[in-house]
Amino acid sequence: MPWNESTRSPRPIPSAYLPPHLRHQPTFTVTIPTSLARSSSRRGGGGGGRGRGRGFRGGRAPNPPRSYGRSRRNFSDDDPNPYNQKIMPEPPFDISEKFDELEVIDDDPSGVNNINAYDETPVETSGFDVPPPVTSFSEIDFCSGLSDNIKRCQFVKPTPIQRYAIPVAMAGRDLMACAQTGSGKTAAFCFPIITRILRDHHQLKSPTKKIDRNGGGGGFSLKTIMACPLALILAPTRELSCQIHEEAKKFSYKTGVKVVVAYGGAPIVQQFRNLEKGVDILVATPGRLVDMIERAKVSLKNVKYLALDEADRMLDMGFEPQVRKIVQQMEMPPAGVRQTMLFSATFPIEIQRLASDFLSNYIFLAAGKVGSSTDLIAQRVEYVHDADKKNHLLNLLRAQRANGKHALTLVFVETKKGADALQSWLSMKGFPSMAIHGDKVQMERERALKSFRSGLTPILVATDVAARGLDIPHVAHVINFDLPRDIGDYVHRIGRTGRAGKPGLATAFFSDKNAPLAKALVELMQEANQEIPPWLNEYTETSHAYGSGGSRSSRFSGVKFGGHNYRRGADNENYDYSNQFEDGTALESYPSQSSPYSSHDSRADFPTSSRADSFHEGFYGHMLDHRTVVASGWD
Ligand SMILES: Nc1ncnc2c1ncn2[C@@H]1O[C@H](COP(=O)(O)OP(=O)(O)OP(=O)(O)O)[C@@H](O)[C@H]1O
Repeated sequence: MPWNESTRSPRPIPSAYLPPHLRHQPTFTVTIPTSLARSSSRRGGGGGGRGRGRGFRGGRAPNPPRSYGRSRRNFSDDDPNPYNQKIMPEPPFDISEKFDELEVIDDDPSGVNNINAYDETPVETSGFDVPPPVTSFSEIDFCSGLSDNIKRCQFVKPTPIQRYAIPVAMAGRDLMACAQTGSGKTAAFCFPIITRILRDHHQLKSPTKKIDRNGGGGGFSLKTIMACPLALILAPTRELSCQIHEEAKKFSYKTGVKVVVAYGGAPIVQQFRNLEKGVDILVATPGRLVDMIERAKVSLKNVKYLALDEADRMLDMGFEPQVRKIVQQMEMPPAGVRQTMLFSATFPIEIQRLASDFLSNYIFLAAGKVGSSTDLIAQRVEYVHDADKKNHLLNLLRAQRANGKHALTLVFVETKKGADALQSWLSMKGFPSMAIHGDKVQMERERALKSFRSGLTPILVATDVAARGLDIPHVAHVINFDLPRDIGDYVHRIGRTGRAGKPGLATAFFSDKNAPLAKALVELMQEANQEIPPWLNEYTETSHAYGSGGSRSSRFSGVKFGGHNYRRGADNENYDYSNQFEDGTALESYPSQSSPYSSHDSRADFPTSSRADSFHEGFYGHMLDHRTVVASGWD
């Protein structure tokens, strides 16, 4: 069962749940709010997409169940109203997150996304005959079912990437799209796919055309019981696949479009059963998909729409062979016949070049600067010796709790073992936490995310498995306990906060071993109008331009993220690509890990200039004060 599928069930939550590891610790008390009713009503009972307050306002008054699930009825795959029949107003999507058990710091009392925050984002386009952008959803010829669902989600207007990408995708063009974390890329590829499938369905229903039940119209082949989806969405992690699946189901609610998910770590037989009920859109992780294809349970021969979310990760070393196999060697129609859409917040130049293998006459879009982070996230970098990190973290968490509330805090560490160790230590110290990483069984991963999402366990210690794509409402603070080696990973990690136009806070613990990242970090922070601690600037002198210390995950980890379209300037396929950075330095030449800097003081080096700051100055004022003392463990 996918982790967020369980959120559908109306199982009651114990009113004073304590994680098992905390049950015998008298020092830790969970704050049971007296404001339970206030908390629920404040969210309007129809929280909408993953708790961001996008209930279906208007229509019948909702009466949400006391669960943090969405109603199974709302998301039935066996919808009785196929192919875009007239839809009567329905109750809201009941997918509000519940924070009834804890008082959490809520950055969003209104519950409404602040998409206007992206209004000033510049969008760069390249390619031939780029379809013009729209300014509203009503300008786009969606089917009425999808339009109703967009309203239900309370998406009042499109984000910049949606304004540009949706018309391109609706015109059937291939697309490489880059936009900041949390700015609505999922809808940008889901809306066109759903619309175009509905149009396909209409054509197939027409009396002049005969449905080829062996795969001519999506669904599955009767002869072979082989699922033949019309659209394939690939994502790098199980959790992200589940999330996209939930989103796509929400968008295709009552349209008749069937969305199925396939991912590893969960029983394959159940997933086969889901596929046998019919599938138009298959959301999958590459490994499980290859397995299913090799067992002849899925055929890609009918795929007309292919989307790669986190496309740079999918084409990175870890996934590229599998993705190449899926796209080029498993019967999928070739580029030019199918439509291909690649989306990510980061697109290193070399990955852009590689990606063009999968595309035909594509349009490139960049909302904001490629690989940049949003200035909605206030970024702090603090120098902390490795030996002091745990205490430093504890102090930050204590400071956050100073007003009696918990902030949802995501703590990134480098290793799985490190995640477990830090989580146990935090629990021992009385901080309700769970860990998520690749060595956990899927049920544990799901439980950890669910518990974090709900606010029951407001601290999640994670490896990069949680770095990309996850849209968890109300994450107030991302702490890079261990900085990643790759600046792209940093962008994705901090992007778990400051989403959908809301402000967020990210704190990084920097030590000498992170020196290779300094230059890229400084550039990124400058682009996002963050104030750079002077001591960090000094590290850049020995830090590689745009680089990182080399990454386990990225063969192109040193390639500049802050660039643009690799076709820029040439705007054609004949560009002479040398194996170089834009500044002319060769790939893979990283600086020494050692650093001459050993006696800096981070005190008082805190940014004040980003637009997220006014929020955080008030919200985390206690933390700002705190930061003036916590990083003082210097020689
Ligand atoms: N037009 C819109 N109006 C209001 N909210 C929106 C709109 N589009 C998307 N959202 C919401 O914004 C949030 C972030 O969207 P999404 O997860 O698609 O971002 P993303 O760009 O894919 O992020 P990431 O790069 O981290 O994967 C979601 O909660 C989504 O429901």
